[in-house]
Amino acid sequence: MSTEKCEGERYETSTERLTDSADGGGPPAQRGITIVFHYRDGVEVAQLAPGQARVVGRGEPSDLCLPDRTLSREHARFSLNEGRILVEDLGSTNGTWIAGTRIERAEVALGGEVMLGTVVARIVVLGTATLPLEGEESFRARLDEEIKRARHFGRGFAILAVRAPAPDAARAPLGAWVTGFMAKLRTGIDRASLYSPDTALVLLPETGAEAASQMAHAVSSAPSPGTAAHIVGVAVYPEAATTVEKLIELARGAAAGASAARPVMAAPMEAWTESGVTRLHGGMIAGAAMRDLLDAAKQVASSRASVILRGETGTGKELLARFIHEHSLWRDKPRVCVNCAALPPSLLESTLFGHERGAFTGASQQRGGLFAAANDGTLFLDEVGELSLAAQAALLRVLETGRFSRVGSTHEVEVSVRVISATHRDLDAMVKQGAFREDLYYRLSTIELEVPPLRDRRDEMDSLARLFLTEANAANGRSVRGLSDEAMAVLCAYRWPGNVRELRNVIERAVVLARCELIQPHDLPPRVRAAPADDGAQAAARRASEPEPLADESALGRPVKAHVRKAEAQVIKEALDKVGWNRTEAARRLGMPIRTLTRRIKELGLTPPK
Ligand SMILES: Nc1ncnc2c1ncn2[C@@H]1O[C@H](COP(=O)(O)OP(=O)(O)OP(=O)(O)O)[C@@H](O)[C@H]1O
Repeated sequence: MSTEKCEGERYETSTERLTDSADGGGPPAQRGITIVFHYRDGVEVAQLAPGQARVVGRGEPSDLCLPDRTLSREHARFSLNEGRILVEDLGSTNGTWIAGTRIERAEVALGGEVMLGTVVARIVVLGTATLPLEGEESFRARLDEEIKRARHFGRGFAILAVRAPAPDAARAPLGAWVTGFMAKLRTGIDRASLYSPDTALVLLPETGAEAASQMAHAVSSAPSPGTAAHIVGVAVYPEAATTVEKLIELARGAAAGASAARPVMAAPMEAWTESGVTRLHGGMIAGAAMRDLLDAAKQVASSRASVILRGETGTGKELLARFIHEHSLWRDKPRVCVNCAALPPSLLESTLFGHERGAFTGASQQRGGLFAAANDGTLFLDEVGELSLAAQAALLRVLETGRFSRVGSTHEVEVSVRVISATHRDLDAMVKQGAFREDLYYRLSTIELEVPPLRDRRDEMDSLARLFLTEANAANGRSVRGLSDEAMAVLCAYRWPGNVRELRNVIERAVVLARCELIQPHDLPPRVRAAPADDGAQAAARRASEPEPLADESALGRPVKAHVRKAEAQVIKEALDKVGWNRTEAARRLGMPIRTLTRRIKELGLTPPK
């Protein structure tokens, strides 16, 4: 290490000085420098323009505040004057150090390192004025904004995790590898930030999976012949994930799986998670409550035991029945569904068990029936509570013996069918009233699964609304881009007696009615906008749902903001209450970084129940 002292103290570390030709700019005196701070929990970047001074410390009034306990409130001042980079200690407790020596005031060269407590500050020249490397916090804030934008407009974006080409590259001057790939990004559009000394994150707005892959290959390609390629992991919103944390984790995970031979890897895209909400194959959305249910469903899927699904109408019982079948060992066998309420009692028996030719008027040919059709597979009996007592007796018989006879025949047919039934009726009460056979009830309900109503699954609301919006656009030849915050808040405040089915219908109607690119509250049906008197959030939602005169912008914003705030408080509080105010778990369920959750709890004035 060459350490040179001059005029007070001047230090230069062993890292190479960046030549002007290496990054294409003028000397630092003319274009400024970048200081990259590595502290225990992250990386922060500060730009220093010629003639400028910046104070770094743990808190205000420092210009750059880093949450590191080894820093003093105002720890050190960096300045760039006449091409010289100066650092001054501001009487800090843990000192400012260069090359192992505590300094009060010293000049640092490009590529030099300064220690503030345990925080390492590296002096580099990075990028250009139009594409600077961003600090971690501002980069994450941009990602948050990008997610909101992507939700509104139904368009995706991608995150790249770019790793330094060689293990020791991170120790080389940062600019050497970062500027190499940053030159390939779109100026003024893409954003980059250092995640760790050897990994940078890049945000590619408005970029789908294919374009992201092309960009990743461009970023990965070796900056010059004979040099190693960058390793790049790609995570695409919303296909791979829909939260900042998850996207970063997936992009980094993909980069970890890449190698020099295969330098670009993409995170899998078959499922995405948002606020802990998963979108499964077949378009099923599952938030925290549904996931617990699906875990239970998976466990019982491959037993032949009868399953009864209970829950209000439209909660997704039929979808759950399909899920169970698809997770069973006989997923390749038939899955047959019948809605018992939709069949006239006179036809029910022949529909289930088939009939012989001529068994009754109109029976012009033999039919096998649904039990036979579902042989070796699954029969889903929806609305089983609607079966007549005669049909209940016939059903009980086949469940007990595994045999049945077609109507008009004495010949018995043997079947192996897994029965899943569903009802929104209170079967216990029906048994007590004699309207449902107790023995059949026990046969059907070896395993009982309860599907929660939509009002208890508010974490799914956003994903469900977007799913139905996409489907409604496709079905109606429309291109509505999303829901306004106000419309979303109205949806969140409604009780949804018709559950997911009602939400699907409401969104379809709104897509057809929408006059703007975003669905507005007035595109929603009056019953959804109407609020019961005791529900403050709904009252606010209703106010927000009225189109506002555009006279006074501040007046327009107020009720909307108040409402959104209230609805947000309600959602956060519900999540916290559900997990006994365990913030980590609540943050996971809400899909929020814990820091954001903690901040919002404070800002919204939420307190745990006494
Ligand atoms: N978790 C979900 N993700 C996506 N779509 C869902 C979900 N749950 C329900 N749906 C949709 O909501 C509608 C109603 O679902 P489903 O028919 O499964 O409800 P159900 O409880 O069986 O209703 P019913 O009791 O009235 O028969 C369907 O269009 C279904 O695709």
